[in-house]
Amino acid sequence: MGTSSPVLAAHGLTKHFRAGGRRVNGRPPARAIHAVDGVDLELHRGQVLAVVGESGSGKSTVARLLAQLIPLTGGQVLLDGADARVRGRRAFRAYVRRVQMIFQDPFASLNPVHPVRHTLTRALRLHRRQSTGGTLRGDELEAALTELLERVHLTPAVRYVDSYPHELSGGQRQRIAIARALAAEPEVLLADEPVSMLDVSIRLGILNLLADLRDRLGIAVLYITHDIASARYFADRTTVLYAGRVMETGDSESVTQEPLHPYTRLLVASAPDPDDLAGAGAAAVRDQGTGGEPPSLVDPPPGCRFAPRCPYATDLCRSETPELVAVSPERAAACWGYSDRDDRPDVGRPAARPEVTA
Ligand SMILES: Nc1ncnc2c1ncn2[C@@H]1O[C@H](COP(=O)(O)OP(=O)(O)OP(=O)(O)O)[C@@H](O)[C@H]1O
Repeated sequence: MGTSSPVLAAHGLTKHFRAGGRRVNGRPPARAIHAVDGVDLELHRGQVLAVVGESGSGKSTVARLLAQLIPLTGGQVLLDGADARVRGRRAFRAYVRRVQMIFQDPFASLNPVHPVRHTLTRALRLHRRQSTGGTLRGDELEAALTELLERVHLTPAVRYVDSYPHELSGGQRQRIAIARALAAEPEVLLADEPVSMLDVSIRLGILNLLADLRDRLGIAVLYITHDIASARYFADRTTVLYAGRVMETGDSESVTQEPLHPYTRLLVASAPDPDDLAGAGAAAVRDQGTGGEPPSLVDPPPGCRFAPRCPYATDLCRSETPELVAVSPERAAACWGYSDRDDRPDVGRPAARPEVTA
C-alpha cells in the first residue's frame, strides 16, 4: 500500500527450514519448519514499516530473506520493481550497497579488536570511491569519516573515531553500526530489533536517529520488533506477524489504536504503554483469557494459525486459512471475521469492523 512505488517489496515470501529428526532410509526427514509463509510487504522511500510479532513469529527470517542472507523457499523480492535475487558475489555486493542490515547486538556485530576508524574506513572503501576514482584516502577519507559520525550524532567526531567498541556504550556502538551501514549510502535499512538489547533509557535516541535518517535521507526502514508500542511511536505502517503469517497490516496509528485482528488485540493488550494502547478490544481479550503458546511450525495444520488461541475461533477458522483482505483502503486483516462469508465468526468489535470492501 502507499502511493509511491516501493523501493523494496516482497511477494509471497516463504521460508521453510528442514526440521531435525531421524533419517529415513538414509534420507533426511521431509518435515519442514514453516518459518515464513506467503508474506507480502512493501518498503517505501522515506517511510518506516514495522514488522511486529512474538518470539518465533518469523521476524528475523523475514529480515534475513530481504537481506538475501538466506535463500527463499518461495516468493519474490523486488528492488525497484525488478527481481532482486542475486547470484554470485558481485551481484550480492551491488545489492548490499542499496540494502543494508542493522543487527540486534551492536557488540557482536562490531569487531572488538578494531577501532571505529578501521570499521568505518573499511565500509567506506568497500562502497565509495575517491572523487578522482580509486580508493578513498587522505582528506576525502577523513571528511567522509567525520560526516558519517556526525550523521549518527556522535560529535565531535574526533572523540569517537579512534575508540574501540569496549570503550563505547551500547547506544554508541549501535550508532557506529548504523554509521557503517550508511557508508554504503543505502536506500533501504533493515533493522532487526535494533534497540531490544539496549538500555530502555537510550532506546528512544536510536529510534529518533533512524527516524531522522528516514526524513533527511529518504531511506526506507524496516523495523523489526516485538514491541508494538514502539511501532506506534516510530513506524508509519505496521505489519503484524504470527507464526510466519501476516495477521494484519495498516497505518501504525490505526493498527495499534483500533486493532482488527484478535491477535493484534492480544499484542496491544500486553503492551506496556502508559498511553493506553489497549482500549476496549484489549479488555475483551483479557476477559476471555487468550493465553497459550504459538503453534508448532513443523508442518502446521490448515486454518488460521492463531485459531488455537483465538476466543472467537470457529470450525471455519480451524479448517481454512484466511487470506489477507482489505478491510478499508489502508488496512487489511487475515481473519474470517472480516470476510463476507455467512458463516464468518463474530470477532466482537463492531467499532473496529468497518464495511468489508474486498
Ligand atoms: N536456521 C534455522 N534452522 C531451523 N529453524 C530455524 C532457523 N532459523 C529460524 N528457525 C525457526 O524459524 C522460526 C522463526 O524464527 P525467527 O528467528 O525468524 O523468529 P523471530 O520472530 O525473529 O523470533 P525472535 O524474536 O525470538 O528472534 C522459529 O521457529 C525458529 O526456530
